[in-house]
Amino acid sequence: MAGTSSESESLLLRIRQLERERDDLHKDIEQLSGLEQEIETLKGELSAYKTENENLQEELSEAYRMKSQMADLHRAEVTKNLDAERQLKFFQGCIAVAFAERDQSIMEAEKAKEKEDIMFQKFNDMEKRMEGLNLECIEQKKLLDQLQIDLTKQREYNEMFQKVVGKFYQIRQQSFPDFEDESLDNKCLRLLEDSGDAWSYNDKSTFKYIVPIKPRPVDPILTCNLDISKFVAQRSYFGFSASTGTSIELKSVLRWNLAVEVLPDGKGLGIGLTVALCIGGAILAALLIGSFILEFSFKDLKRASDDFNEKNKLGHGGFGVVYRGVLPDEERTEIAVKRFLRNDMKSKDDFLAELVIINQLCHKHLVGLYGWCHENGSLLLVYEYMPSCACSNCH
Ligand SMILES: Nc1ncnc2c1ncn2[C@@H]1O[C@H](COP(=O)(O)OP(=O)(O)OP(=O)(O)O)[C@@H](O)[C@H]1O
Repeated sequence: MAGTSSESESLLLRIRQLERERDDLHKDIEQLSGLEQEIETLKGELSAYKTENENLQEELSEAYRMKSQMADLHRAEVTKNLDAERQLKFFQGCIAVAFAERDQSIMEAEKAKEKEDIMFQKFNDMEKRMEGLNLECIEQKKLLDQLQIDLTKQREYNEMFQKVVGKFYQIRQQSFPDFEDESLDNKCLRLLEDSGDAWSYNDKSTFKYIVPIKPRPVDPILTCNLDISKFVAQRSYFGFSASTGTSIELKSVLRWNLAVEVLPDGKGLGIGLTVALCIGGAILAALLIGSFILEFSFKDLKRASDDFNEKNKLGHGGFGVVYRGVLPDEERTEIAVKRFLRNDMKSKDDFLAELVIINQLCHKHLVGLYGWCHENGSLLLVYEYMPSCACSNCH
């Protein structure tokens, strides 16, 4: 009996052990089936992974292909970049040169602008000068025209003068057979050397023209105060006429005098107008008729020039000395007094020539003649004073 219980116990133990093993196996089987499922799942996953792997492989090879394409592109781009860089450097160089050239051009443009400004200024100056010269030209043209007119007049006077000289020379030839036909200059010289005394009633050639006259009486033979304003116009001309019937005679006016108290243009110098000639003949008198030059008294001219003071001396010409003076009129008119140095016949001729010629010429470039004086053996001409007169030919 004891043996049977131990065997049962060992069997029980064995059974229990087997049951435990069975349980363990069950567990293992459960675990196995779980593992199998897991394996199936893993297989599925694996095949999915494979597929995915294949896809990835494809993608990878695509990516490699793309990478190599990108590398190609990159290389091409790098090459391009290098070219571009070279070009950039080249262009940078060009730009630097262009900037330098631009700066140079700007500097040159500024210089050119300065030059242009200077040229413009010069051009303006030149234009102004041209305008001035044009005006001067016009003035000169006018002056020339006036001088042409004066010249024509002068020629006419010359012709007249030649005829007069010729006539006088012819008359004198009757008394002096040695008066041959000469040049005009020589004729003039001979006539000028011909003394005035030779022109007398006793002379063969001049007696026809000269009537012996008694010395001038101290008292006038006829004197009468006449107010001629009732008979003559404000502006009138004066002249002489004489008649001796049918015979022809040369009448010589030795002196005439005219006093006008009111000057027509209101230019009263406080001295009154007196024109008197005591040296020349009728021709000279006729040339002065109608002019408005004044006879000045020596006293007035002496006072005006401060007794011909050396400090008033303006200059010295061929005939005499010129002094500055001031007239005692309201405007304190400034004058230039030319005092003829010699008092011989030649000087008188010069005096009369200047008086007659200047009196006939009226031009803005010629200094105006105010009047004259012949007193105490002095011959004087009175001119308008020219403050800036430095030329020797202002008359
Ligand atoms: N009206 C004037 N106003 C200012 N100065 C004058 C005037 N007239 C003459 N003068 C001055 O006196 C100087 C002498 O003048 P004047 O007329 O006597 O001689 P000229 O003209 O030089 O020569 P010529 O005797 O041959 O006429 C001139 O050079 C000038 O300086």
